[in-house]
Amino acid sequence: MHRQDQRLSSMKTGDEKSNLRAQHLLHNKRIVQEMVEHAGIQSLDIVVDLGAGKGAITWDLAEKAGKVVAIENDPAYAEALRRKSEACSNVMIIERDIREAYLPKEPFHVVANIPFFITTPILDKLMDPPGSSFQGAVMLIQHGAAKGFTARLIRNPRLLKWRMWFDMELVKVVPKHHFSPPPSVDAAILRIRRKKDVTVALHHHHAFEGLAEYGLKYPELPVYEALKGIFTPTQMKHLVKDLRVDRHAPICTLNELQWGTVFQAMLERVPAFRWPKKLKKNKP
Ligand SMILES: C[S@@+](CC[C@H](N)C(=O)[O-])C[C@H]1O[C@@H](n2cnc3c(N)ncnc32)[C@H](O)[C@@H]1O
Repeated sequence: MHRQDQRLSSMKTGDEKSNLRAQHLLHNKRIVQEMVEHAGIQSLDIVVDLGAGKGAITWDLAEKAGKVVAIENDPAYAEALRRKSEACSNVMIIERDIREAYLPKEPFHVVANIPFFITTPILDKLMDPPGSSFQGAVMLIQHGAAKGFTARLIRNPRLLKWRMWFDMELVKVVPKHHFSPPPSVDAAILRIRRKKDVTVALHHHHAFEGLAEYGLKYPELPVYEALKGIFTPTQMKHLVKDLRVDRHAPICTLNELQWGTVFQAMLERVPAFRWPKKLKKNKP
């Protein structure tokens, strides 16, 4: 398995034996303020704090946003948050597992220091399907994961799917000593923003997922080899020209714009019965 894939899948399982809830509380006020600033929260915005802990981020958000939804599954933390929220009419506490919690139906943002071990399920919940009301996020995640999500080469179909509709940017590294207790690795601020211009329409997301899974099954394969089951040799010739790539270039070197071109070519030139189908439920 390639490192990017390992990173994505290892986050599903979690391995923090001594701190099962990943309670690494942020104790640097400046970083909280920076995160809120990066998120550009306005007075009418709905913001969700995923894994609110003792509220290190929650109360700063409450000062800026129209409404804050704080999700936390530790009963003691949730109780303390509830008590404090009695004085804050715009804060709602939800004591629940993030993975099972309902997210707002209205457009919302996320600002959070999330439990690292469920990073992939959280990102999937926010960005899949891409047409949900999620607008963007500023979140602390493991530095290694942030590097993987923002890497130039895209080897993982799930990551490709997220990045077709959302820009992901590593804003800065946050060393582990800013948390207590410190996690085993440094963190980073990851900013996610819904793309203004998309190359694949939202309603095509299932068809795109089929293409992404098929095309990236062997990410190091040359473009022509990886896609030859979809396009005829003539179609492939045109496609490689449109993509402006060497047909021998590994498919993982295609960027989001080029994947948009591949998808468009499939839509226009390939009969639907030949489109690759989504193989498996791609949920964590
Ligand atoms: C990294 S801490 C961040 C706490 C706080 N936001 C801060 O920055 O200080 C992650 C928080 O998520 C909570 N948590 C862990 N797993 C969770 C889950 N599955 N659902 C909801 N909360 C969870 C932990 O109890 C912890 O409070």
